[in-house]
Amino acid sequence: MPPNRLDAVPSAPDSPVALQSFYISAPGKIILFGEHAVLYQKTAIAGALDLRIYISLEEIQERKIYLDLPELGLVNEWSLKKLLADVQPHLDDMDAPALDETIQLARKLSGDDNDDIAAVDLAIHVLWYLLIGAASRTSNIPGMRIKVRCELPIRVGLGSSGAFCTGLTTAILCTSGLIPQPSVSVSDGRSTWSEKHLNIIREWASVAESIIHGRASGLDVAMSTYGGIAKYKLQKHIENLKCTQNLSVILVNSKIERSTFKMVKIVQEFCEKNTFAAGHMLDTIDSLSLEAAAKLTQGASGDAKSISPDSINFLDSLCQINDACLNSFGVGHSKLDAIRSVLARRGLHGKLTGAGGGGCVFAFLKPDLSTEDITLLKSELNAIDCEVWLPSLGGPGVVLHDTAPGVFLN
Ligand SMILES: Nc1ncnc2c1ncn2[C@@H]1O[C@H](COP(=O)(O)OP(=O)(O)OP(=O)(O)O)[C@@H](O)[C@H]1O
Ligand SMILES: C[C@@](O)(CCO)CC(=O)[O-]
Repeated sequence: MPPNRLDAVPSAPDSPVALQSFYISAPGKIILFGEHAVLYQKTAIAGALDLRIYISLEEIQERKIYLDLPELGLVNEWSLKKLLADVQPHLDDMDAPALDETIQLARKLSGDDNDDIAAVDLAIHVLWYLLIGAASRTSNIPGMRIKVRCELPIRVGLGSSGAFCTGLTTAILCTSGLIPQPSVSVSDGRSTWSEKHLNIIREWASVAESIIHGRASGLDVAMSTYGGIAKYKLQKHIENLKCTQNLSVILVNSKIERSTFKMVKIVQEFCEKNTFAAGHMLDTIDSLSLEAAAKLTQGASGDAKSISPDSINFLDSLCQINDACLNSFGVGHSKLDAIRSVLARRGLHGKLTGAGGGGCVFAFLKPDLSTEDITLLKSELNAIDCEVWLPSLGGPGVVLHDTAPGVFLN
C-alpha cells in the first residue's frame, strides 16, 4: 500500500492488500453572469448548486476496471493489465497530463477508435485520460468498480460535465494514492482536501473537461472543486466571494438538451463575423460581472443579510442586459422565451445560464414575492413542461463522504 491511501475497509481474509471503497461527490453550478464571455478572458460569477454528481469507487481483487454510468445507459469493463502494460510510471510531477499526448492512447486503450464520438464515449475518454495520467506516475492502480449517480440533469447548463470530471479525477487520484486523505472537515460526515490538493484536482479535471467541451474555461470545474460563490477569470486564481446578501433564485429547466461544445462554436462564429460589436458586448458582460460582484459583497461582512429590494432590482437589470447579449450571440431558444414570459408576469427577469441553446433559465427572487406567488409561478412553469427548483447556492465543492450517500442505497 502506498502512503496516503484512504482508510481501508476490511478486505477478504485471503486478500494480499486491504481494499478500500469510498464515495465522492461534486456539485453542479449556476453561472450568474459571464458564460461564454469567460472563454474570451472576461469575468464570470457563478455559484455551486446543491445538486451533485456522486461517484462510488470500490477497489477489487480482480485486475479489471468496471464502469457503470446508469444516466448514460453504459456498463463496460476493461482489463487493467492492458493499461499497466502500455503505461509505466515515468513522471514524478503532479502536472495535469498533456491532452495531445494522452487522448490517442486513451481512445486506443478504451477500445474506441471510432470517429463518431458519442456522449458516452467522451465520458469513457475522460476515465482513460485519468487512468493513463495516474499510471504514468504510479504502478499502484488497483482493480476497481466505479459507479456514477447524478442528481443533476445532464446537458442543460448546470455543469454536469464539470462535476463528473471533478468527481472522477478525485476518485482516480485517491485510489492510486496520488492525493492523501482529505484533511478538512466540511459538515454532515463529509470532508475535503487542502488547497494544494484541490488545486491538483482542479488542474487535472479542467483538462479532462476539455475532452467533453472541446474548449473549456475551467469555470465549471473550479466551482465543482472549491464550491462557494465565486468570481472567475481565465488564467487568474478563482476568487471566493464573501456574499453579504442572501441570494434566492428560481431555476427553471426547459428540458431542451444541447451540447456545450456546439454552443461554444456558435458564439465563436458570431465573434469572428462581428469582431467590433462582439468585442464591445464581451466588455459589457465583463462590467456586468464586476458590478454584480461588487453588489454581492458590499457592506459589512458577517452573517449574510436578506437582500434589499434595491439590490435585487439592480441584479435583475444586470441579468436582463447579460441575457440580451447571449441572445444576440445566437444561443437563445423559443422555449427559453416562453419561460421568460412566465417569469416576467411576476416582475422577474429570467436569464439563461450555462451554454444556452436550451438548458436552464434562472431569475433572482424578489423579497416581496409571497409563498403563494412562488407556488403559482412553479405551477405555471410546470404547465409548459419545465422542471423548477429553488436551489441553495454556494455549498461545498468536492467532498469525500464517510458513509454511502442516499443515491447508492436504492
Ligand atoms: N452522470 C454522468 N455520467 C456520465 N457522464 C456524464 C454524466 N454527466 C455528464 N457527463 C458527461 O458530460 C457530458 C455533458 O456535458 P455538457 O457540457 O454537454 O453538459 P453540461 O455539463 O450538463 O452543461 P454545461 O457545460 O453547459 O453546464 C455528457 O455527454 C457526458 O460525457
Ligand atoms: C459556455 C461556457 O462558458 C459555460 C458552460 O457551462 C463554457 C465554459 O466556460 O467552458
